Amino acid sequence: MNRGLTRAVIFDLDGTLIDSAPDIHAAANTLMARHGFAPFTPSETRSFIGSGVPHFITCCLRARDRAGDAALRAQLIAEFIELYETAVTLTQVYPGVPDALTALTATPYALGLCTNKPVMPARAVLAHLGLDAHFPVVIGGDSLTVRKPDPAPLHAAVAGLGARDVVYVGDSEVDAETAARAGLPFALYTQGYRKGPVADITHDRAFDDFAELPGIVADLLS
Ligand SMILES: O=C(O)COP(=O)(O)O
Ligand SMILES: [Mg+2]
Repeated sequence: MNRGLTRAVIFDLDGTLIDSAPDIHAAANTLMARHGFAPFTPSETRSFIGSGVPHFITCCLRARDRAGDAALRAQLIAEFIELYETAVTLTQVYPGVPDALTALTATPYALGLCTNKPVMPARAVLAHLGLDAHFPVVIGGDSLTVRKPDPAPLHAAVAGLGARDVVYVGDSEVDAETAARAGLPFALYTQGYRKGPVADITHDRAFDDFAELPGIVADLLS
């Protein structure tokens, strides 16, 4: 257990540790078919990920000209969350992630998770992939009344770990803004679901291979 360490690394989940877009895509298209809407392409689905389930469903409905239907939106949010909890079989861990987590834990740093994915599906996919033991603290998109880019979930993850010197690691514009608003250094994983070029995203370090991460964290916390 990592509690008691003052140095920590906190991770985003979707597009950072795991390529979960195929499962999210399948769940979205199950939902679309159920309600008589045309399916989305994988890249359309990927472009909807990063700001949590309510935003994801808003994007789905906007793409089908039904964004104004509040009752349908509420219904789809509830149904999507239910589908989400078993949507784990198509998800893959990005290359080098297990070794990087093991190396960081051994350093030792405390590890935490701060994602906009709801906590139940986040925990389900972490357990399915055998990564759950690394993360004593998991803050999800439904843990607080606000979600990223509000800094409060990241502050909650830091407080949960009892850490003082922290790096946040994420893949998106939302994560960069969250880290900046929380006043924490940010390492950008470039192989996830960002919307624009790396140069347009504020970051302290960028990396495309998890083998680089332990060195980056050591630099940022030195
Ligand atoms: O659920 C989402 O939209 C994104 O999740 P993330 O914060 O782990 O990238
Ligand atoms: Mg992400």
